[in-house]
Amino acid sequence: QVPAAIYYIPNFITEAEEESLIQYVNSAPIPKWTQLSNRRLQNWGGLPHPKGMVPEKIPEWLDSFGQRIGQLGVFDGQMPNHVLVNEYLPGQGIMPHTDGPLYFPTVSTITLGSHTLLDFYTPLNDRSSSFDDRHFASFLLERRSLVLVREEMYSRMLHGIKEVETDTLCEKVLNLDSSEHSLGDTLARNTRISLTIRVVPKVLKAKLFFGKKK
Ligand SMILES: O=C(O)CCC(=O)C(=O)O
Ligand SMILES: [Fe+2]
Repeated sequence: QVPAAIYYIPNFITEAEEESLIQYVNSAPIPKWTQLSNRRLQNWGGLPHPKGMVPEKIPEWLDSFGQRIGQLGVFDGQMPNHVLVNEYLPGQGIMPHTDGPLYFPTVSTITLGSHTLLDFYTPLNDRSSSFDDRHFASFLLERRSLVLVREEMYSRMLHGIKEVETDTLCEKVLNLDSSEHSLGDTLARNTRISLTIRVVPKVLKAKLFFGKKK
């Protein structure tokens, strides 16, 4: 029902894996978090840059999930080298945007702790400028699920998460059949952590280590 392509896989990870991932995310040192106005985030793997990313090692607790997804072949055989961890409290979200050209045009996202609705918008055109008019589809991301956003849905359409505390499932939510919920349900949000796992194709040499190795 939408342009290519969205894949939604419920229960991609187990409850034990979810719990362990949440604990690792929450035990990162405070300076690892960047506080934005409506979410906070951890950046792993290096800072993507037009001239190339200086790669940094992704810790094993996180990288193992990236490897699992990469081995499915979703990045054309490449292994992911970048993860953004986002944390949203109920009422927080992210403005409609595209992820831009620094990434391979597939993003994979594991959802922890709470569901959310990921909303999609057509690009700005002459007929309409309001986000309400441009909102053409949503996907219910349940905890422990994996979602892949690729091709036109990645490159041309915008995605965002509304800043609300509850979600009522309407006709725009296109994956209710593969979820545990039904049309008309109202779901209260909890704290959600998303792992957005990507490939940054342009990479520079790893950071050199100066000084004595212990
Ligand atoms: O939290 C999410 O699922 C979406 C995050 C997102 O769009 C981004 O980090 O670019
Ligand atoms: Fe995004």
